[in-house]
Amino acid sequence: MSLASDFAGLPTRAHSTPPTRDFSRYRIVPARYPARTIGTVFAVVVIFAIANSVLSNPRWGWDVFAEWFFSEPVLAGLGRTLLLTLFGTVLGFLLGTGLALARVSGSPLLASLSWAYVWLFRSIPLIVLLLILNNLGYLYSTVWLGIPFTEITFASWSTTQFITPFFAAVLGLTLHAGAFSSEIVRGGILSVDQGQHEAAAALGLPRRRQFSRIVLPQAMRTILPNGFNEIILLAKGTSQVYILALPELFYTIQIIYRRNLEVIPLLMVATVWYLVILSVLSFVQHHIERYYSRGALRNPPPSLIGLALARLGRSRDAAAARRTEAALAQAGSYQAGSSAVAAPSLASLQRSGGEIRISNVSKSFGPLKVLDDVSLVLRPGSVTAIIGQSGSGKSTLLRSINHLERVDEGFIAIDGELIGYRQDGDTLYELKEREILKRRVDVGMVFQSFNLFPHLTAIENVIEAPLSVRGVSREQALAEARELLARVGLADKVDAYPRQLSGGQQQRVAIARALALKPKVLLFDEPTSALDPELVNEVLDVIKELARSGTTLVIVTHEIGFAREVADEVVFMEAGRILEVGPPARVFAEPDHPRTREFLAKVL
Ligand SMILES: Nc1ncnc2c1ncn2[C@@H]1O[C@H](COP(=O)(O)OP(=O)(O)OP(=O)(O)O)[C@@H](O)[C@H]1O
Repeated sequence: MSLASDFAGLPTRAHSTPPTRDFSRYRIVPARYPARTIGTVFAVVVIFAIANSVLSNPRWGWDVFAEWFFSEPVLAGLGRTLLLTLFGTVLGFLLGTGLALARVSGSPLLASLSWAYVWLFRSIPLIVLLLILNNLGYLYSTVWLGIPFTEITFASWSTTQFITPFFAAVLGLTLHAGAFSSEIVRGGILSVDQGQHEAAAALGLPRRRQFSRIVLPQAMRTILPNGFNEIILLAKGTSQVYILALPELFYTIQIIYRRNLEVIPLLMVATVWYLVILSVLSFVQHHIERYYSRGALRNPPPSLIGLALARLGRSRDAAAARRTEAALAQAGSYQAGSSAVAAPSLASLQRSGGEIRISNVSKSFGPLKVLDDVSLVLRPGSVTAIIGQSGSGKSTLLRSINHLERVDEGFIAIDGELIGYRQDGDTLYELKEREILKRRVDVGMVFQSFNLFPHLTAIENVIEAPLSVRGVSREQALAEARELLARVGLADKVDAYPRQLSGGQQQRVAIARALALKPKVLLFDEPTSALDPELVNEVLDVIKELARSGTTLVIVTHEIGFAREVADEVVFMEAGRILEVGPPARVFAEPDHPRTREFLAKVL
């Protein structure tokens, strides 16, 4: 029997067990960040000092500022600045994308041409480039359209008439932005995982579709921050076209202050307009980045509006603490005597050796309640298999155990230490991220998709955490890692990179990596579902060996045969609830719950 004796005699529905202890006396204190508070106070003082100095000094000339801010010439100059930024951005990025594609193309000549372009135009200062373009008439008196190396000409113009200051400005900004954006786009393309290129190719997608539909949208996450930096530089760089006597914002301002000698107020007019442009660009950037982060993150960041609303209310941390407090208080309202079966209590959490206690845990994603009042006790050294339909909340429960998912209500404890809290008497202090990371060391996790670090070899993957988290010496870490890799049958693959390993081998490296921290608890999230049947056994054999090692194992799995063989206890989940808990011999042979029977009938 692997569940604690608290649960003895509880055949099913372990989640609905009422606690017998009064938890309502526990007070939850949200995590405090003194450095953050000091930083905020410092920022307020700085902002106040600047505002005070700017508003109280009459020499800033705010009346002159107000007179000119919306004046016609300034707005006309602003319009030209915006137009130049727009043309420079669109044309520059089109040119840059073409250059980046040429650079990664299979043609060495095209790639060299692209490299040479970038080398040349990144070297020339924008102001010099603008002057060269403005004087192009000296080099070529006419511009013509025709077939090169023949006498055929369709049209021709005088260069000085053709290249107006505005045209020279657009051309200069485009050529300049093209060189920089080419490198930004190339960096984005290189950041996309090789597997994605291969998957797109394997599906037989045409090259253009592979790029536009698969590679570029993923590359955008890398391109956007740098790309917007470039656009912002370009917007400010338009001020350099004053050299062409083109009355954009800055040149217009210069003309005005040379006449009225109100230099500072007019420079402030330009500064505030540039600030407005940059603020709008930052806002747009945030939204485009959010759009392209779809699917990249399990929990995408909230929108600016959502963030502002959250800030208006209490912080997320405080809100979560409040919810848990409410859960504890609610749990406390179930008084002793309501049931003969005791659920986990805070007092009884003071045990050791990898015991996991889950009490009244609930978790929602938006309106979807993924975990619904789940309670469970797993004794130290036990092996528990969590089974159930896809989407029943198995992975979420597993991820909650090492705090990768934060629960909305209830609590989880490992060896008496609450996940996410430190207990001091009747007070629960919410842990900071740093402390949560420290506690995670005791809980290893093996992911469905391995999640090995692709740029590190197998042994480097394994030694990373012992070196930086446990602080062991490099020699010791290497020796232990070699031993672990040998234990999972990979003695000959220590120096291989993850991509040079088969799926089963990668998963075994992932297991060795998790074991390297000597965790008390090891969580497996469908460790074999990404593997082909032959490789499945490789990994299952390693887990079977681990099951005898005394580490508490929790395995979310669809491998019913494996669960039957290796698990001490099987937990069946459905729609975020635990419907049945028991030894595999009983659950698989005579399930109590009709839904378990129905599920097993389909999978066995
Ligand atoms: N970050 C998230 N945002 C929104 N919904 C989520 C998120 N993570 C999980 N879900 C939803 O929660 C439910 C439970 O997901 P979970 O991954 O825990 O299921 P599971 O039982 O492990 O399924 P499977 O066996 O298919 O892996 C699913 O409906 C899923 O769509």
